Amino acid sequence: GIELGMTNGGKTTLTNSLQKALPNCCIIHQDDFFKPQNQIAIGEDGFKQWDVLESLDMEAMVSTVQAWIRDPQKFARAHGVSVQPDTTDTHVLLLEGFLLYSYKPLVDLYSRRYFLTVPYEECKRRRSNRSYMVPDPPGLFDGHVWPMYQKYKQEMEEDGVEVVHLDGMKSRDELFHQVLEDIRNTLLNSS
Ligand SMILES: Nc1ncnc2c1ncn2[C@@H]1O[C@H](COP(=O)(O)OP(=O)(O)O)[C@@H](O)[C@H]1O
Ligand SMILES: NC(=O)c1ccc[n+]([C@@H]2O[C@H](COP(=O)(O)O)[C@@H](O)[C@H]2O)c1
Ligand SMILES: [Mg+2]
Repeated sequence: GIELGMTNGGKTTLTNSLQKALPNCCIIHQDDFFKPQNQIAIGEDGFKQWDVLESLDMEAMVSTVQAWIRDPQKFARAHGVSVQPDTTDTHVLLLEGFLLYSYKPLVDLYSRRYFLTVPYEECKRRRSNRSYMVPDPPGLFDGHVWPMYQKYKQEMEEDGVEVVHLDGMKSRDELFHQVLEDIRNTLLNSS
């Protein structure tokens, strides 16, 4: 199991390209576990509090991870990942999300943890070009998204969660080759 970092760092882009290059590789996206909009708390700042753990159904995410651990082959087939007959012993799970390392039940399951970051200006620029299912209201980035990111990053550091830092300003291609190489080495060392 693996993965990774901040909003708009390039997590989804990177994991999608890694999946194509790794054997029997499944991805679980944390974004798929957001609670419905009517269950998202509204803060004193007036913003819907999307960027906190309470807005995600993390129990459901853990159950999904456990289903993969129990039977990776079955999980892969159920999720449309074709299982290659000659490599059935190697299975890779990528976990991809912006709040993964703050949730204790998940942290220790990873064999490798990456943290993809870009500077504030770049993050804000990329975010402004995104269209989320629920669009960002004006001021959300500076009022909620960035402060929550800083808070969780600080907690992660205080908890001593060890991560491999990745520079999200590198090209897509460079990141892809760097992490692919690192995962392949991790797989070799664990087999
Ligand atoms: N290495 C990169 N360099 C420049 N832009 C990137 C890079 N990786 C992703 N992007 C762009 O940044 C935006 C956010 O990427 P995405 O993978 O969705 O990030 P995340 O899932 O971390 O929020 C997208 O528009 C994507 O095309
Ligand atoms: N997928 C959704 O239902 C939804 C809704 C509102 C905000 N978001 C945003 O998604 C972000 C996380 O996704 P990325 O890491 O891909 O940017 C969070 O910063 C959150 O504000 C997602
Ligand atoms: Mg994403």
